[in-house]
Amino acid sequence: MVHKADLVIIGVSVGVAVGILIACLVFFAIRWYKRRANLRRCANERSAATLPIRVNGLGTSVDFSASISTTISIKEPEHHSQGLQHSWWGHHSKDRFVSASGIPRYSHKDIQKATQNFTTIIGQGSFGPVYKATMPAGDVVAVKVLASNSKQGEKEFQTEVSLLARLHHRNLVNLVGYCVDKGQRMLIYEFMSNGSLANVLYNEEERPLSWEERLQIALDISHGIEYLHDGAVPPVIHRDLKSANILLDHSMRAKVADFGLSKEQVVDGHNSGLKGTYGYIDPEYISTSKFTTKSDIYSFGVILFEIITAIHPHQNLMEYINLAGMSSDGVDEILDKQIVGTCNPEEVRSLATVAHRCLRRSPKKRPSIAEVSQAILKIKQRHLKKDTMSFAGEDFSRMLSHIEEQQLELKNLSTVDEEKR
Ligand SMILES: Nc1ncnc2c1ncn2[C@@H]1O[C@H](COP(=O)(O)OP(=O)(O)OP(=O)(O)O)[C@@H](O)[C@H]1O
Repeated sequence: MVHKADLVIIGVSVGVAVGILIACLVFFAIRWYKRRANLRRCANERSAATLPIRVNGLGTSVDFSASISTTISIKEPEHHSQGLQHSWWGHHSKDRFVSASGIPRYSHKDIQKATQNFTTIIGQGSFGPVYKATMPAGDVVAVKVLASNSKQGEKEFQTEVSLLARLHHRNLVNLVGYCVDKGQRMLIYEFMSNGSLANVLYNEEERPLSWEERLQIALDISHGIEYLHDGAVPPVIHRDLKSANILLDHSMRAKVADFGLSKEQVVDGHNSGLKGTYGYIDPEYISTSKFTTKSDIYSFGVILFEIITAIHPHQNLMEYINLAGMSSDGVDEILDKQIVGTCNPEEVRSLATVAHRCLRRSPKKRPSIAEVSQAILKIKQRHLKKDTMSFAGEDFSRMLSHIEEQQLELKNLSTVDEEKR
């Protein structure tokens, strides 16, 4: 005979066991569901990274703004600015995660906080305002808020972010994060404390750049473009090289900005179908609509002349260049007044020769960016050699006068000695 109490114990035990079983089932079901959701998200991101991206007519270079679709492979970055990314990532936020490209994504709230509610504006470009932002770890960055009227979808935007994030070079303004939230898209870049080359050249309140700084800036830009044309796989054509897109860091070293973001030129309120900025656009591109790496070389030629003359392309720079091109030392006439007498005219003429080659009408006759880099490097090396030679000369003359002084002192001593005897 089974006791009533035993029945109760058995009933309770079975009830507890069934309860535990159900709890376990629910727990594993939730875990399975979460893992599946995670896998699906990763798969989505991975497929976004290989989504059709647009390449130009050559079929080799990345052009973030043309319209033919294809899938291409991207080489891993040479060196990530990981320090920055890690410190940001270290500050855990449930809104933020590292996307497939390895670049942190931020929430609107994160950026709102970092920009003190979007009050720290530092510039305004055609894409929208740019803000200075201090991230939780103390990293200072620049946040470019893109106009919200774009028809580009979120996935497409993330694909472009993945592509931009894979381009890393010390002469490029590197992308260090992004935000796509609340209908807004933002790109987060390393902060360049000395602003744009255009501002330094044309703002009278700025200290004029020395010749040495100008040579270094020219070489830095050249190396940045060289990475885009020859180092990146597939090659990247900038399409909007101009002094406003060259940014300077705390020690006046230059980096190329805005690669992959070129926009259409608006002429008389209408889209012209041309990408780039008036004054820098390759005339051959205007007539053929074919944009190649040599079109970037043309724009770089204009920038080189800006560095030499501090004349903006919108202030008849081309006319001055043509006048200067009439004689071998013509550039002396258009050299920036602020550096006249402080630089070697031979070096200025050599840089002007390089710039002239970049501006040749026929793209084929323009040098490649590797050739330009080599030529500028040679001028810089010559400059440094001359500096050391003149320093050596200075040292030598100082030594001579020292010897003369010593001889005079000895002579005086000997005459005193003779007088004593
Ligand atoms: N990474 C950065 N660090 C510091 N300042 C920046 C940075 N990026 C942009 N800026 C500032 O914001 C300004 C606007 O930049 P943006 O790239 O949006 O426009 P732009 O290149 O001047 O013009 P456009 O958009 O017509 O090409 C720059 O001139 C510069 O002063």
